[in-house]
Amino acid sequence: MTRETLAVLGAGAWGVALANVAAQGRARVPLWAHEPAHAAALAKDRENRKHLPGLPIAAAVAPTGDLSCIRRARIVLAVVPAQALRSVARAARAHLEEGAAFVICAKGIERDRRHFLSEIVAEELPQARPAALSGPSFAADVCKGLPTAVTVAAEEEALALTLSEEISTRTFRLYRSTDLRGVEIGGAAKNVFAIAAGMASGRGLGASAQAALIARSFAELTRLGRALGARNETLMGLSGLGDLVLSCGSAQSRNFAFGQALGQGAAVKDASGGKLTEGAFTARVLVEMAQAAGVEMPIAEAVDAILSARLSVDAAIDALLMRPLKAES
Ligand SMILES: NC(=O)c1ccc[n+]([C@@H]2O[C@H](COP(=O)([O-])OP(=O)(O)OC[C@H]3O[C@@H](n4cnc5c(N)ncnc54)[C@H](O)[C@@H]3O)[C@@H](O)[C@H]2O)c1
Ligand SMILES: O=P(O)(O)OC[C@H](O)CO
Repeated sequence: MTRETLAVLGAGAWGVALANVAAQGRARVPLWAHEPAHAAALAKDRENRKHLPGLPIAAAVAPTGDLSCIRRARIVLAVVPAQALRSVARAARAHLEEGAAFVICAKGIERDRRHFLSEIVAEELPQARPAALSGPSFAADVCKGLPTAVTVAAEEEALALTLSEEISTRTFRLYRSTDLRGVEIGGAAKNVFAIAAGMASGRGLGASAQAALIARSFAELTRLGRALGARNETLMGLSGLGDLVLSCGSAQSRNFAFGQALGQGAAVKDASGGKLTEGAFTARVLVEMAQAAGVEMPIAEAVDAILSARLSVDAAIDALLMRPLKAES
């Protein structure tokens, strides 16, 4: 079977992992990096030394600094940080083919304009068919060929089906959905809750508290998701509960590790160690969206308050423990 032409925008850990997946069954997969020097280093080293040391880039992957590499692609995977998506989509507009699938693989919400990433695509790339790929998946696991399952969502059912067939491999399995908004909400929110789980771990609150935090985070995610039109099966699925469990339970998650460092006393400005922590960009906008929808999200609010220096980690824990007792919901 000949696979559809595919290109990847963004050459960090996740971009490289997805390009490697897409290279299975394709002769050439362009991989765009926004810094030409980074593209040149990837082409020379055949690995992303900073983000995925020791994990090779597949032979069919062609790193480039030229955005016109997407010209003939019927599928474009957008794997840049969430806050960079608008500028990259705007620059891609002149090159993207009419009717090409534009698959959002970042997890976040646009902070300045309070837009979901699919709304950015609709505004900046009117010729695109938008989709999102999200779920429990660490780039290094995917590069090692370890089994992974994620969701691919598009409002057009036929597109979701095509993408699941075009991107899946034996070890990277895509389940399809038409609940694009539900998938986006899960991916964005889990990063904020992973920071909270990391803080609890860093503060040494114990395994019982960790489990309680995940369950109550899921309650918050479900409340917000339902208010914004997400479906129950999406929130319960790979991109919701699945990714929440992964990211709240492993220091391999950069968001969890960031929270852990905060819990151990690191300053907000130092805690990420220079790594991308999408939850730090999402916390405020998530809380604003929840407030606008009349949804209570005390854990997300606590994370936002800590990151904005309005509360210390200990004061936030006290505030959560002092909340009035209520029925479980
Ligand atoms: N790493 C994972 O395991 C993983 C898994 C699933 C989803 N994601 C999501 O994928 C997205 C990218 O994460 P990552 O892990 O590849 O991050 P990363 O830090 O490894 O790489 C980010 C890349 O984006 C590039 N970049 C930075 N600013 C840019 C800009 N303005 N325009 C274009 N490119 C820019 C950087 O040069 C870097 O190559 C995030 O939203 C993340 O949540 C990551
Ligand atoms: O390292 P994180 O916290 O960005 O998480 C990576 C993936 O989103 C996990 O599914």
